[in-house]
Amino acid sequence: MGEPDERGGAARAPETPGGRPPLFELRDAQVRRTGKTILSVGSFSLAEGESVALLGPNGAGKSTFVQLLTREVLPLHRDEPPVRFRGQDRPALSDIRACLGVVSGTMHDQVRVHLPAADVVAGGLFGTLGLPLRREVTEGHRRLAADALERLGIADLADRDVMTLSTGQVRRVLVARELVRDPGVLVFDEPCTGLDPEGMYHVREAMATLAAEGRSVVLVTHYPEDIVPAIGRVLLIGSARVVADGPKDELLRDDAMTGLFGVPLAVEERDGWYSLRGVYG
Ligand SMILES: Nc1ncnc2c1ncn2[C@@H]1O[C@H](COP(=O)(O)OP(=O)(O)OP(=O)(O)O)[C@@H](O)[C@H]1O
Repeated sequence: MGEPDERGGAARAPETPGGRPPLFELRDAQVRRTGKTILSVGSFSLAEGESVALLGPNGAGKSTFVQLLTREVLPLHRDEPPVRFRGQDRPALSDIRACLGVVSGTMHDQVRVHLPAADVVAGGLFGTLGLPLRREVTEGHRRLAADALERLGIADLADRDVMTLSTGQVRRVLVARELVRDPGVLVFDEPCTGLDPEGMYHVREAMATLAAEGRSVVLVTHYPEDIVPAIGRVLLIGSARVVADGPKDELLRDDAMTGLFGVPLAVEERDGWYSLRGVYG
């Protein structure tokens, strides 16, 4: 696990803290589609408990990067395996999925059934949207779901039909649905897309809490505003490659953001939170 730095962020951890291999490791990983390289990563390693944000413009390769880690996308073959999970080059997919929770806007689109929020959360224990028909749902399962809702500050929504909730509330229910399995790693893929300031506030608050607890949070975003204080490391992804990898106070700067997004931008920081604005005229 990464040692917290003085700002509360997770500093880049040594390669093998306590002799353990990194959680994820990429070496000379390339992904090609329709004859074109859509992502090329020279070297990347994420320690257990370390958090990172992948920041870059549309189409840069951020989701492809995450899908390499989760093995939804495979790199070009090399004699030396380009992707390792906890030191293994051929991990069982079930092992990766067991330690991983993913929250994305795409999942949000699947919430089209009338179910109580608590059932949606408990479904996370079984990999189903609601409670499974052929499995016994115990009091223990229900308690885990109630705890997850409580931790996200939405215990009062437990009995509400998810179809009647606001976008921001559903997003938090989906975070609870991943949290219910107590995964060591949480992937947030553009978690604030489509949310109003209240929804963003709560989703960012949830990310901040989870990262500060020592879980690995892997965040994919277009906006520095999403990079909560507990995420200390940033990868800038542009044009199918990692442009920079380092502490966020070194990378979230006017020149780096202007170069990454290709328009004049200025960064402001306050109490460990960052914001980006356009520079006009
Ligand atoms: N199956 C595919 N075939 C062809 N091109 C693809 C395929 N999948 C992804 N791409 C291209 O690869 C590039 C990287 O895609 P990716 O989704 O990783 O970008 P991203 O940084 O996550 O973008 P966004 O911020 O818009 O979600 C894009 O140009 C995309 O069009």
